[in-house]
Amino acid sequence: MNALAATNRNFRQAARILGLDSKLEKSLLIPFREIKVECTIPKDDGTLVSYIGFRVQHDNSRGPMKGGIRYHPEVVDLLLPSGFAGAKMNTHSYSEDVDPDEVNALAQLMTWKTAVADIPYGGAKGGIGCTPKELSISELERLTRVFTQKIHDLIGVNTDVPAPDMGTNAQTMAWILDEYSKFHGYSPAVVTGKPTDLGGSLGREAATGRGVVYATEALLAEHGKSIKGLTFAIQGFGNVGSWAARLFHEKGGKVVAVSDITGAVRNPNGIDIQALLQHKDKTGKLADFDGADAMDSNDLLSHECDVLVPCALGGVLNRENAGDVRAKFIIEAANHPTDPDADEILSKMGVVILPDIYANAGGVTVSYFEWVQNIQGFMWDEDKVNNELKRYMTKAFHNIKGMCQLQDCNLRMGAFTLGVNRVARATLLRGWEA
Ligand SMILES: NC(=O)C1=CN([C@@H]2O[C@H](COP(=O)(O)OP(=O)(O)OC[C@H]3O[C@@H](n4cnc5c(N)ncnc54)[C@H](O)[C@@H]3O)[C@@H](O)[C@H]2O)C=CC1
Ligand SMILES: O=C(O)CCC(=O)C(=O)O
Repeated sequence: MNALAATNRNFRQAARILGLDSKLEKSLLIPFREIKVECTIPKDDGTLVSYIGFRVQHDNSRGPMKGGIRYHPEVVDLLLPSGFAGAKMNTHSYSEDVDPDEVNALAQLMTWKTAVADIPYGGAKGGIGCTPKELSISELERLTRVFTQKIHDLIGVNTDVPAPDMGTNAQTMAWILDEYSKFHGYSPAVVTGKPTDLGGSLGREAATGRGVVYATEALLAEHGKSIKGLTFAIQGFGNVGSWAARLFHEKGGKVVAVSDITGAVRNPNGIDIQALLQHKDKTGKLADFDGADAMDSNDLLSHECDVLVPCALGGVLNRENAGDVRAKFIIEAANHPTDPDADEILSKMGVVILPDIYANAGGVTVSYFEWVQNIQGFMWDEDKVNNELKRYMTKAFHNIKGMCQLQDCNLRMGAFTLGVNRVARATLLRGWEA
């Protein structure tokens, strides 16, 4: 099932549980605005190449829209609005084999996520269909600047505030900040996840992974367990996966398997994550690491472990492979890693799933702290950021559990009903229901 069908299904189930009026349900589902822009840049060899960029702004009833910018070849499949599938520009633009229904899923998830975290934002997501590893730094900079020129009048401190996601980082945010500021004056709060030298928050880089760990602690405590001594398998070793792995390891968890796009490694006695990070920094890959054996990355999701943590792409757990999962807990650090068919299979197997709109909300929560610091012109120290993050994650977990008890539902529906209810209330209070 594609990302949007899956997200809509979860939303509709939540709307049914909450008894939402059908007009309100429809209005909450339809995105506020979809932006598609063409970005043409000269490559380093002088040839011109065009890319397609998107920003989908889903909802702003609770505050400025918020969400990451993803640079990935499949971003187009995820964000392409219907009607654009026929217009193919060149090999770097998008595939014609696109399901228009994919549009908006990631932006919609941001709306429910910011509401679950109870931060005063709506939801948005964007990206460019490109393969960042195939571009030089100067090509990436040109591409980011052209993208910003095309969308600068539709984003803003109180309108829509981008942040990093797959394939982008603090440097990408610095370029957006600089380009946006040429049009609007110096505006550090227009993006979050930027370098600390430009007003980025201490702790933002680690925040999604750290939030994943706080969320896992809250869940395990409910089951009378703790991270220490449990085994973890982690898919993806980028920003989120590597920070989650590092912090699980620091707290006494045994990370027994890790994969990324380059391959996978395993060690039943636990991988030394600091050593693996150094190896990856030096060689650019996980393979040939002395402290672990190579394994087939296709086996990562079915690896023997207590806790499975998908930290890469969406839709990785589906009806074909869900039955092979051996973990007791799944922590959705990636966005929409589990499709509804897999959800059903896993729940029958007794696997407990901590849903993405809560589990990975640590990133956007610290983005909110960064935005607040920029607006106040006052920097917090890292302990304050991490303590506040823990407070927000723990409170959100208890709010979700409250909904689960009230509605007699699982954690995913607990999170969806919590988020959708908050957005619906704000929408009605603002008088937008008609
Ligand atoms: N960066 C952030 O603050 C947040 C990210 N997320 C989500 O977390 C996930 C990961 O994001 P980041 O870590 O920021 O991206 P990243 O670009 O830093 O890392 C992505 C990782 O996934 C790996 N990967 C890609 N394809 C793979 C495959 N087929 N099998 C195994 N590994 C594969 C890459 O090699 C890389 O290690 C995404 O779903 C993103 O939307 C969610 C909330 C916030
Ligand atoms: O930090 C942010 O604003 C957005 C993070 C994001 O894209 C996500 O939570 O999926």
